[in-house]
Amino acid sequence: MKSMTVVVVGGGVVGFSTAVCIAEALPYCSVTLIADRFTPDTTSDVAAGILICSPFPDIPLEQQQRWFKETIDHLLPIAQSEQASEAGVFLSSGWQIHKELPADKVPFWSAFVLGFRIMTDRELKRFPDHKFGQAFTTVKCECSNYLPWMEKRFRKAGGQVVKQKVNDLQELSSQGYDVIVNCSGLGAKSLVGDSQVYPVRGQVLKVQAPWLQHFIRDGEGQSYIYPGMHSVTVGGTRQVDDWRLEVDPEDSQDILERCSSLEPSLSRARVLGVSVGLRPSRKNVRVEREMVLLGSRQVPVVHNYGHGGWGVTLSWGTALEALGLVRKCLHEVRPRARL
Ligand SMILES: Cc1cc2nc3c(=O)[nH]c(=O)nc-3n(C[C@H](O)[C@H](O)[C@H](O)COP(=O)(O)OP(=O)(O)OC[C@H]3O[C@@H](n4cnc5c(N)ncnc54)[C@H](O)[C@@H]3O)c2cc1C
Ligand SMILES: O=C([O-])CC(=O)C(=O)O
Repeated sequence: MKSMTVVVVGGGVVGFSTAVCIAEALPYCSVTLIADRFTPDTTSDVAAGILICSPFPDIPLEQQQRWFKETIDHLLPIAQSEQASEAGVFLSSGWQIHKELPADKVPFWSAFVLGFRIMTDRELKRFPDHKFGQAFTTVKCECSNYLPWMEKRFRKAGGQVVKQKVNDLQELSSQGYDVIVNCSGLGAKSLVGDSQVYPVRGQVLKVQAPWLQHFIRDGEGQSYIYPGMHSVTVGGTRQVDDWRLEVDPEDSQDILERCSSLEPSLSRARVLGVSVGLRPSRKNVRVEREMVLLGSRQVPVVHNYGHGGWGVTLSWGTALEALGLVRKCLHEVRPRARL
């Protein structure tokens, strides 16, 4: 008998990771995931899905290191298992190159990727405009495969999935859920009235270039080339407060020029498609709980949104953090429950 009920709003990589974490760890809970968009129509589907990130300014670095480590430690065994291709998770090796010496020659996540090292002068020769580089192997998690795989895993753990827009948290409170978990990404702007969330538009192309085996990421990710399972993702753009979801042909042209200057053979690659996503950006990702008065009830709400360009990278780590907060809420709602 499931004695408690949790609802997770959000069908992207953050929502499914959080829902799976809760459903698998708390078998006494009935977990429902509600979203108005699912794969292939989420921002997560547009992500290249490479595990790399920059730090949020006001969150302790140790906590961000833990989120990165927990995510890569969760994905590495999947990448090395027979489930890898169904889940869309695999290892990816390559280079992050810089025209100027970066502030952090060794990024905060360097110990968690595999084989991190500074590039040699010999390796840098093929990038004559760049004077410094880092070589490593990380994980690439392609959400168009990963999300359906996670949904299966969620249903196997007893989870239920509902396609519906939530206009107000009050709607969920009146359905009697014990805890509400908000993984609505950019949707949090209207769902919980968070004016700190804003879009950072990203456009990427998928091209056919099976000869490319290594990723190349320029500087802080202005331009990148990520070989994937079926195609190579080339990008990108970072247009702040730009809500346009339609493809901009000038952006495509600019991306192809920038990426071809890093890898000249790309000018011969066939373009298979172009997509646009709006990163759910926020100065600091929000992973916290609060009590919200909904009608006559004080309802515990756990927030997990605002991952910007790093939602895949931090997905499992922040989901585990949210799980810890859900546990605390449930203890307060039903102190004697076996959790
Ligand atoms: C071009 C591009 C490249 C990227 N590359 C990478 C990368 O290589 N690595 C990386 O880590 N990240 C990358 N990102 C960032 C990544 O895509 C995001 O951080 C991540 O997808 C955020 O996941 P999410 O689940 O929070 O949001 P989303 O995927 O946007 O999901 C939000 C969900 O909430 C639902 N929702 C919202 N409001 C409501 C509501 N009111 N009612 C019901 N449902 C609601 C939506 O329907 C959706 O299901 C990239 C992004 C872009 C645009
Ligand atoms: O920066 C990258 O390499 C890819 C990414 O996360 C993004 O475009 O948001």
